[in-house]
Order: sequence, then C-alpha cells, then structure tokens
Amino acid sequence: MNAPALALHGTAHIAGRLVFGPLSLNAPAGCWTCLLGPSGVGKSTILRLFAGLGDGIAFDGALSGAGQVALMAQDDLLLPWLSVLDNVTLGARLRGQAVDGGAALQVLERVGLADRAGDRPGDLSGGQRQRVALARTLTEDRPVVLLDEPFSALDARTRAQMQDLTVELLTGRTVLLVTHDPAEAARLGHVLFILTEDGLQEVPPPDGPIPRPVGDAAVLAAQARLLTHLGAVPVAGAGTRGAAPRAPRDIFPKKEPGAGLPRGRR
Ligand SMILES: Nc1ncnc2c1ncn2[C@@H]1O[C@H](COP(=O)(O)OP(=O)(O)OP(=O)(O)O)[C@@H](O)[C@H]1O
Repeated sequence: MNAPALALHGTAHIAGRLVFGPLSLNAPAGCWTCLLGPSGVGKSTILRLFAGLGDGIAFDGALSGAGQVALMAQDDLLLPWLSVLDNVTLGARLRGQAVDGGAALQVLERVGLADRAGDRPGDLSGGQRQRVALARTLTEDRPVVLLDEPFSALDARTRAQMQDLTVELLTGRTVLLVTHDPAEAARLGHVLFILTEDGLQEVPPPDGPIPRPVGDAAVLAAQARLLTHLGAVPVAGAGTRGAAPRAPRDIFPKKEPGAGLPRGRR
C-alpha cells in the first residue's frame, strides 16, 4: 500500500482560545508515530484535523496527507441500534460501497468477538466495545490510520494481543497513535513525540522492529525516558530543594535522528 507521510505546520484555536502552535509535526510514511502528552494539549485536535473533522477548529497553517484516513476516536461511536457486525461494516455502507461481511467477521474473530457479531453494543463491556471499534477501524483498509487511545479500556493481556494484531493488520500504513501509555509508545513507535504547552519534543525510540518485546531492556529504558519527560517520575538527582533539573538533552541518549525507523526510511 502506498501510504503518504503526514505533516502539520500551524496553529489551532478553539472558541478563540489557543490550543497549540505554532507547531510542526511530521509522521513518516508507512511508520507508527506515537504522540503523548498531558490532557488538553491538543492531541485529539491534531487527529481531528488530519481526519477532516476540523469543524469548530480555527486552524491557521498547512496539512498534508490528510485524505483516505480512518479515525478511531476516543469514544467508540458505536450505533446502539445496529448489531456488532453492522457497526463494523458501517463505513462501507455509509460510503455506498459493497459490504464484505466475511472480511468483517474475520477481523471480529481476530479481536475475539466473532461470537458476539449479532449482539447490540449495549450488551458488551467497555473493553469489548473498544475492540469492536478497533475491528471497524481495521476493516476500513485506509492508507492512513489515526488511533486515539485505542487500547485504553483493555486489560494488560488483551492490550498486548490487540497491539500485536493492529501492527500486523496495518503493515505499510501510516499510523498516528495518541496514547497516555509510555510502555505502549516504547513498544509501538518508530517515532515518539511528546506534546506539551511548550511545544513538541521528539524522543529517541528503541531500536528494532515493532511490536517490540515488552520486557526488552531498550524498550524499558525508552519507557523510563518518556515517563521522565512527562514529569511522571522525579529525575535522578533533582530531589534536593534547589537542585537544577536535568535538561532533556541529558536525559535522552544521543542517537542519530530517525534511528528507530525501519531500514530504508532513515
Ligand atoms: N468542542 C470544543 N469546544 C471547546 N473547547 C474544546 C472543544 N474540543 C476541545 N476543546 C479544547 O481544546 C483543547 C484540546 O483538546 P484535545 O481534546 O485536543 O486535548 P487532548 O490533548 O487530546 O486531551 P486528552 O488527553 O484529555 O484527550 C482542550 O483545552 C479542550 O478543552
């Protein structure tokens, strides 16, 4: 699949208030780019802009790669009066395309919910509903996939399984993943960004293909770097009153830009 790179350069306001910017974000073609950051800094707003759902967002700037996009929003957006299977195939029906029920059932099988295909969303748990929304996104077959905390409602084992499945089924796609989970980002990201009120910071990813092993030392180290930069753990040596905080350049190991990208994309 010929997936495009994504790029956003500009400033966004909602209801007259600055959400982010000026900001430059580049997500390489065919790679997973992970976006982390505190609540309210504009991560979902960025996904909405790429998805063409920018109503109410005053965006001054340029976007590229924002066509042929599948978005999995934070809310599962399942229609309560449709069956699970009909929710998975909803996109094709809304676009007036032929519905491939067999393919949708296969994806439901892979997310462990084939036996619930005829149920209504209201009969499912939160984690099951999230897996239906994931199945719908994976069935869309788009070159660009935007995922807004897609695994947040899942238990640890199911989360790892769904991460593996999503990487497998989205091979070759350009993926932009918003997550609050540094472990997830360290496992899945070819490119890692942290967005804060001060702007966008790129953090070196671990080497190696994705999904990376959870317990791998380099993955754990990247997770720790992300946690530190997010301010979730104290920086070593900064516990004494008056001690100067370490600058990000001291926290991150020196690495060539793009070191985590698949071969041929550096
Ligand atoms: N419909 C809206 N009307 C007014 N303000 C909004 C609207 N949608 C978003 N905002 C504001 O825009 C800012 C960015 O919201 P956004 O949802 O993009 O943040 P986020 O980084 O994704 O947060 P979270 O991690 O909590 O999902 C927030 O301050 C939010 O209050």
